[in-house]
Amino acid sequence: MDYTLLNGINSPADLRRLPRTDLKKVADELRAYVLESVSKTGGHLGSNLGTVELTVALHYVFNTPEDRLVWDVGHQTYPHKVLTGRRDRMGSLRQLGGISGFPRRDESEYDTFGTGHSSTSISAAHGMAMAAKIKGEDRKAVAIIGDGSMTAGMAFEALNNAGVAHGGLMGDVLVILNDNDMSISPPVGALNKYLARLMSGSFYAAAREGAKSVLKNTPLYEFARKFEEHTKGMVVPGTIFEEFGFNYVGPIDGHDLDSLVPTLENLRDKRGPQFLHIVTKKGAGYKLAEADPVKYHAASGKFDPAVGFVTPATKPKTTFTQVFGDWLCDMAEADPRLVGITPAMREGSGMVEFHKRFPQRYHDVGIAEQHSVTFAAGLACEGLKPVVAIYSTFLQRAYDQMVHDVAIQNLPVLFALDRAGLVGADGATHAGNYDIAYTRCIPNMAVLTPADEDECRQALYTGFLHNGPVTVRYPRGAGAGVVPVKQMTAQPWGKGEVRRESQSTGQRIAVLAFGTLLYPALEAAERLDATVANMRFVKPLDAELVAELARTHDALVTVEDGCLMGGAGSAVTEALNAAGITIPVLQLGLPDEFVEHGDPAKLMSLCGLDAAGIEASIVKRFGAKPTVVARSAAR
Ligand SMILES: Cc1ncc(C[n+]2csc(CCOP(=O)(O)OP(=O)(O)O)c2C)c(N)n1
Ligand SMILES: CC(=O)[C@@H](O)[C@H](O)COP(=O)(O)O
Ligand SMILES: [Mg+2]
Repeated sequence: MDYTLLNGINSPADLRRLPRTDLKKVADELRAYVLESVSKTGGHLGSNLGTVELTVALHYVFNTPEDRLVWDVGHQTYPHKVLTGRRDRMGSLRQLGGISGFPRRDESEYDTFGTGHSSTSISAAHGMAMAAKIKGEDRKAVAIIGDGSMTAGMAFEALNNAGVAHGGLMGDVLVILNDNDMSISPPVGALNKYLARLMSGSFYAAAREGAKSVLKNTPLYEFARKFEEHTKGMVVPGTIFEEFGFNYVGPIDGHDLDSLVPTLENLRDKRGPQFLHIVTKKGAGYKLAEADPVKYHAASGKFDPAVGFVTPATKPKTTFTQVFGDWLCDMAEADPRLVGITPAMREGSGMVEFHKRFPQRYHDVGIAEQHSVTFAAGLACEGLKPVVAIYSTFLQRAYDQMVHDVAIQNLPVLFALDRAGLVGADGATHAGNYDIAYTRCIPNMAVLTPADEDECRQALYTGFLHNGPVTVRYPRGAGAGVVPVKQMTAQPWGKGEVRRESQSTGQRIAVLAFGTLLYPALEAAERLDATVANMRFVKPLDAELVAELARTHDALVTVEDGCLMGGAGSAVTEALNAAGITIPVLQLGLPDEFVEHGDPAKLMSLCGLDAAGIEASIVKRFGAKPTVVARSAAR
């Protein structure tokens, strides 16, 4: 594919200088470029291919960046990034120092709002629209939100607010619903059925057919007028969006520039809240992705577009996600009370098999994390045992529900937190850095940090047996490769274990490891001849073990793949203080800053949380051969 037109577009202004009749070729080149680029770097695919025409039309019609575009989730913004001066940087996508996979205000003025978590775009765009009104600036704010992202309550909170005037001021916000009838998994919920009815109605079919007949070969100057007449004549079904105060237009074909451009031009010039419903195909233009939009939601790495995603020749290591999925099925087999819940992350959370085998106990509630937690609380009130499978970062959205609906009532809800710690390519918006700190401070909540795949299985079982709220956290990807034992055994509640005893006759250091950092800690300890404890629980913490280690060592070190502030290390120092024990404690964990996207191992090394980093920190704090420190009388 030649990129003749694309290579001449270094900003939307360049695009807007092209004749309207060139836009189709721009879109074709853009689609080919995005596919070629993602095939080299990996990253999100289906959503990007599905928004090529929309992106071209938006930057052609609106005066970006003065007119604001807010992309919901932002995983569909690679075409936007190519058209806004980052074409030649796409090779660095999601790599350390490279461009982000999501819009970032600090990356480009065209990225008007940082996204990554879904369903925030309407709120942000409404804010921008109202700001323009308050400041007397004439600009549009456009939110582009997918049908999956529309299932989150926050989207409707925003519609409810944006659809009415405030102090006589009405924001000029345009919401574009990009309806491809897909989330990551097939879509769920009543809204999806409602949108399907809108699309199946006679209006959309007639609009599509009519547009082709009325508008083909229409001279440009008559174009918009005829299209307006054509669609105005249609009986558009009353929609929920109009009930929220929006002028609803659509559904229209989101791949047809002959529909998109004049419609956007019309809507650009209208005042007040506007709502455009477009219909697209996830993966459009790439047959393999069109045929399997779930599989082609994202590419984990390089692939040959001619062949598509292939199963690697060597069997990849078992991931924590797979360990969870296997455990969930085994536990469901053993206990009919188990109900599995996911907020729209069936594949990512490893629940495909569970869905197949236990369809009546499987609930994908859509992108509705808050609802997923309180739904689980309701189930637990009735004696069932809900397991909420959720990414650490996405659980942040349901914090009040964890406290108010689950913990205060001390309900037996098990939170299986995947993607705990740094996640790598998705960067700061998706990092699960805070869950130890934000869960351990909740009364009644237990927090388990398994060190490897077998411990993960056993910790899930241990947590499931507990009659109260429990969080079990584990990282993205594979661990130390400890094959899970089929037999499920309850771990001693609140107890850790010593994995390595220092033989040093001089300075004795004890490293208290939480989670998968046990293994780099063991590696560092070999070189330092330090003791290593696998703590297993942040809460209840094994305070006896902490005190014993303090009594028999001269310094303690805590390591965790979570934020330092309020993390497991803080729990250890709190326990020492409570016991009146004074001993030097070095706490190692994630820093008080957002860690950018990149290779996870590299990022952990940069944070000093690989074996070399742990060793270096210990040597730096306590010396090469640490000298004996003053022992406190209280031991
Ligand atoms: C709060 C939150 N929950 C879950 C996700 C994970 N996620 C990313 S994209 C996506 C599906 C979005 O569907 P849709 O908005 O229709 O966009 P499409 O992928 O179809 O283009 C989900 C669930 C997220 N980014 N944010
Ligand atoms: C855009 C989004 O939020 C999801 O697609 C997310 O990127 C999935 O993350 P994993 O690749 O870790 O499942
Ligand atoms: Mg969708």
